[in-house]
Amino acid sequence: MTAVLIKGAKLYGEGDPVDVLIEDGVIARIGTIEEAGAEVIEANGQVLLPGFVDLHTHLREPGREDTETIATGSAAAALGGYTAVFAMANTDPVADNAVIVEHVYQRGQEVGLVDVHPVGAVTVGLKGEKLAELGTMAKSKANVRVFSDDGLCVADPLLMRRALEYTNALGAVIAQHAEEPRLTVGAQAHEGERASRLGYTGWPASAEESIVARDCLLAEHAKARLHVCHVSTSGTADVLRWAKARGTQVSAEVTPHHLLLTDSRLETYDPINKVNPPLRTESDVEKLRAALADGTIDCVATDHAPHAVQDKDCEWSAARPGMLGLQTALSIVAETMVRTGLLDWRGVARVMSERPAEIGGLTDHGRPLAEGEPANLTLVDPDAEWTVSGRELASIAANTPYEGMRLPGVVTATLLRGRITAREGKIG
Ligand SMILES: NC(=O)N[C@@H](CC(=O)O)C(=O)O
Ligand SMILES: [Zn+2]
Ligand SMILES: [Zn+2]
Repeated sequence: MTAVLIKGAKLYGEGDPVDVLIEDGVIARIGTIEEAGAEVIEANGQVLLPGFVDLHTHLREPGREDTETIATGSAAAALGGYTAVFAMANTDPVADNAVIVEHVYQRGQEVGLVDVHPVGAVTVGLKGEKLAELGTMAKSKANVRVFSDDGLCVADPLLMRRALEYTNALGAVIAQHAEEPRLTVGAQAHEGERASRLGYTGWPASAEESIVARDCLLAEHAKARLHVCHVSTSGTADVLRWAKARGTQVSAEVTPHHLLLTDSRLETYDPINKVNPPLRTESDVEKLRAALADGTIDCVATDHAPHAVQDKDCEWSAARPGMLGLQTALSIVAETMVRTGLLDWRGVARVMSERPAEIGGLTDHGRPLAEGEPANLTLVDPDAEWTVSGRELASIAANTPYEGMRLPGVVTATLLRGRITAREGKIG
């Protein structure tokens, strides 16, 4: 493998620019380096970060390869600065057994652009009735360490309690899609003044918060770990703060879209903005940003959810919820957290790489930028801007809510174990 020399990068955006030599998949040397024969990346003072890790990606393979495949989703991930993604289990067939999770893992390795770690389903067929074979998935070649019925909530408290106890024994974590189904029957949008005026059935904040509170208590009593998917309300942040203060082993993620967009988007009637959980209020957005900055919310996860044109470009109530996220995540974080002064680039490394790697149990991602560490890296031009175009994204689907928006922060290079997987907007 040829060596790569990154010339003049600011590690975590701090201090004077340094050169970083990468050999045999690891960071060999950091300093002032001349190396004949190495492939050179001129960083010109750009920000070098550990490669991003996404705890929440929908890759749609198997089942909906018309919207995304492991190959196209991996390309989108690499271009977005990711070196590892966790692929959710709500595929068709569902990833609720060793055969499927091993296939997803293997296919990810064949594609080779990003490590794809399959999430295993908690219940058979995501039906919420009986536990899937968590142990066999954990012991399979896919080494599953995150289990989730995402798309659906593990609503039955007895089942959730058993799942927590079981995953605890496996050293794994349950990622809960917190939505009390009895409170969201027919729900279409955030329950509030806007939804009522526009005639949409409301999705109340309490449907999320009541499950998060319940699950924190279940996890605490089971001495197990819980991860909360896509936190969307300020009340959930309050519950998490309370639970963490009690010592509950709970972690949480927020999506880029919940850090930027609000239910004011409903006014357009455009289902591109339909997502689960729904876009909330300005005040929620503000409090979610603060909770991410102070560590109450541990990390950013994309909930990248590709959908076909016919499933999005239709009447609101018939449209599927979800939006693309992998290639825009860094820019939305730059816009909402860095430009606002809430996070510096070291903070971005924490919420987009280090914490998600820890939560997902990855030992070779989210590592320090130091000699001897695996060269899973992302180079970001913090001053550059770009304009989002759904058609130009690597995903097959094009459902981005940021169409036409000018955003700060451009990923200029991504390296997976020392191999360039993306450079200047092209797959490496
Ligand atoms: N977020 C969404 O709106 N949709 C996700 C499911 C989910 O994350 O709940 C999907 O699979 O499309
Ligand atoms: Zn979900
Ligand atoms: Zn999801």
